[in-house]
Amino acid sequence: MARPSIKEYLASNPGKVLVLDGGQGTELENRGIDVANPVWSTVPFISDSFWSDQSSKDRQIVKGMFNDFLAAGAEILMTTTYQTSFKSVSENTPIKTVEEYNVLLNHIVQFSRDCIGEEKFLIGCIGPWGAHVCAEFNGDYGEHPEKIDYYNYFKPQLDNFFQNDNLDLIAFETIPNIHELRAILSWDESILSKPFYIGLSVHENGLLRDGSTMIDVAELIKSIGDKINPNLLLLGINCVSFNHSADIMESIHKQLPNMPLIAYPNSGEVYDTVKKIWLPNSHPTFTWDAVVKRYIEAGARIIGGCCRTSPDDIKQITNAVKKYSNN
Ligand SMILES: C[S+](C)CC[C@H](N)C(=O)O
Ligand SMILES: N[C@@H](CCS)C(=O)O
Ligand SMILES: [Zn+2]
Repeated sequence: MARPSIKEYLASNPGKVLVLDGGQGTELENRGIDVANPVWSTVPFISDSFWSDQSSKDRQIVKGMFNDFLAAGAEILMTTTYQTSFKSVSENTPIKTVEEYNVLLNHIVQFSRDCIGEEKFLIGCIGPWGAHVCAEFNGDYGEHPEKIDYYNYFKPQLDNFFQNDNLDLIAFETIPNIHELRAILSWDESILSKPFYIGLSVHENGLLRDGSTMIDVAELIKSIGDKINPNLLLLGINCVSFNHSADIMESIHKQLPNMPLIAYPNSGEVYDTVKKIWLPNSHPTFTWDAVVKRYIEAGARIIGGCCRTSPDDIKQITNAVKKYSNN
């Protein structure tokens, strides 16, 4: 294999900060794909022509997105599988069986690998349970979030991703609820059998979207002690407001000073979950240069962008990472 294991790579290059790609779903939307759909950015992959017609427009758009993130300096990129859980796919597309679902995931992962080549790291992206009910920005998991069977929800995607050698790292992204976090952290190496990270969905006020504090999050992790799954490589934040992201990273670092972190905020715009559009919010107060410096000082090992960040943002992140890390 052209790539080292990401775990060994991060351990043996302690000064290295990897540049991640940007917001894929929103970038596809910018390029003309209508993702206002129950499976969101999975939508181009559902059509047969994406796979049968090499010149399909959507195929060129997805390829173009990967090319532009690579040209901007991304060294680790994601599969566009945020809302590709078996539940979302089987309830909203013609794909109904686990066999058909596995074919879809295998195709998407192989296509993504082909787009980025063998040298770059590839992350298998998994959105939170709340993605299928649009609860990733309010953390509202109903009356009994502790009773949700998170494992069964994730299992088909996990089973597929954990056996696919094209994937170097698995992402549990935009996790807004502490019960879901607790569930993921309870799964040992027999379930999460290769490197993974957890990206938390944190409000501008610094609380997990369900109202839990970063102290609660840290206490949860500390309570697991040395029983923590050794495949948990990083904890961090994604799709949080750009303006607040450095403060949030610093608060996590303060609570968990030895935890390697990951940060990829959104643009600061706010998602309207009904109309599935992004609404203006605060304008960026800082530059990427300023926030990347603070992320690195807070222990970030992977930095990129989430929704509404583009290849131009990644270019700025690349420049700042060069400036402030010992790459
Ligand atoms: C990260 S959000 C923009 C993903 C889309 C959302 N779960 C939806 O279904 O509209
Ligand atoms: N990895 C996903 C995150 C959505 S919050 C994307 O970039 O579209
Ligand atoms: Zn996002």
